[in-house]
Amino acid sequence: FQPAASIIQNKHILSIHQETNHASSFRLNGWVHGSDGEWEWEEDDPTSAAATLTSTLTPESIDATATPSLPGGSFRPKQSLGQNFLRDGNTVAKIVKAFVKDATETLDKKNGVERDLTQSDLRAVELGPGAGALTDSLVPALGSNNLQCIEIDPRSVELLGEKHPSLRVSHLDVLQADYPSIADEEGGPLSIIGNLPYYITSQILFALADASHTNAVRSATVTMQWEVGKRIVAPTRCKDYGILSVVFQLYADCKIHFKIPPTVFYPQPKVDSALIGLHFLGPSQLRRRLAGVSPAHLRTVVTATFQQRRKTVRNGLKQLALTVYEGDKERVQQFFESEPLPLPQSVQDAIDAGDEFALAQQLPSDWVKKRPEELTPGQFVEITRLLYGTAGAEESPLGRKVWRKLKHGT
Ligand SMILES: C[S@@+](CC[C@H](N)C(=O)[O-])C[C@H]1O[C@@H](n2cnc3c(N)ncnc32)[C@H](O)[C@@H]1O
Repeated sequence: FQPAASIIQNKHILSIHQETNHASSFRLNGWVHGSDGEWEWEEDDPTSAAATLTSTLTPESIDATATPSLPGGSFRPKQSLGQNFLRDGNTVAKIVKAFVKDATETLDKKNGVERDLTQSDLRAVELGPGAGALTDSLVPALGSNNLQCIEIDPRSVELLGEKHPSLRVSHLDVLQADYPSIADEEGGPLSIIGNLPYYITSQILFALADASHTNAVRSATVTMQWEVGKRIVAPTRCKDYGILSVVFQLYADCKIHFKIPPTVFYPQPKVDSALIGLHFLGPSQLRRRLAGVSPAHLRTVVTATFQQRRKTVRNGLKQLALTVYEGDKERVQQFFESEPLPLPQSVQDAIDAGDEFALAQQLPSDWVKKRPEELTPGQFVEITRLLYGTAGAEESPLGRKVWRKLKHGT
């Protein structure tokens, strides 16, 4: 472990950074080489990027400032905007630490094992900052240059402008956010943080999945209703398994960081919440998992089957297959009698390397008799490949608006 003096020195670097807003450099060596040859994240290594960036963020240190001070009378929470403000310093600290960890872990996995990491590598975007419960801790930890916020409530935009004059706060509906453009402007993939407005959680998440098609988003550390969080990580054959599970287990490494009780919010929601961490795979690894299938076709298949989740795949897909084969019942019959396709070489290679996703990709021969919750995300890819083929999809763009509802945005 790092001697106390150098930890203090790192804090010193952080404080210099806050004053000058110049990117400072940190060794990212929170990863350790295990005896089995695998690289692992060393949780408590105080020299790690996550530890360094959050070293000033103890629950005690932010407790006094984390509670949103809503200016009396003029900032009444609006239920219509999903405004449940965080009012507990301990929860704020845990969320911010989980965010920095998600963002830096993804960086490290993608870019090699040990390298210099600067705060500007994070390119943080906070969705729905509200009165600034998270923002007030993010600004000193990251530097206001490395954070921007998107908020629909003009009262919040004004309040944050007063509290953090150099922070960029866009007055915008988050469903209109153009992540690829923001990533272009910032010079690389974004790391998302937010205590989300729950009424549009899945639309926000689907928009992030779309943004990962162009590598515009690398991680998301976001709160949501506990029930929604459970659906994202649900395994097959579980009642929570559904479209959210298929999409996010295909697109990202997903985890529940922790459960959040209603008592830490003002006003208190009626349900528990979860902090979810998503590490998006990015286009090249996603393409391998998709085995040449277009995300738009996959969406059609997944939606058709889960709309009738009690039915077998044959019954769930009958109508769609008739449409695809232009009413040719013989072709439809042939489709339902198809043997699973051999997996492409890239998936075979992943199987050989022990990749869990690929290991569960092969369709069983009785796939038509399965119910949707029995099929893994990879098996949905395989059914899509049987129905639509891959006709050039290997090279075509993955798409800008596939999973999100089309009515949002232009
Ligand atoms: C659950 S509150 C979180 C506020 C603050 N981050 C906190 O933790 O206390 C959700 C925030 O999202 C904002 N919001 C709601 N709908 C939005 C939308 N469509 N676009 C952008 N922000 C939105 C709300 O105004 C609110 O500030």
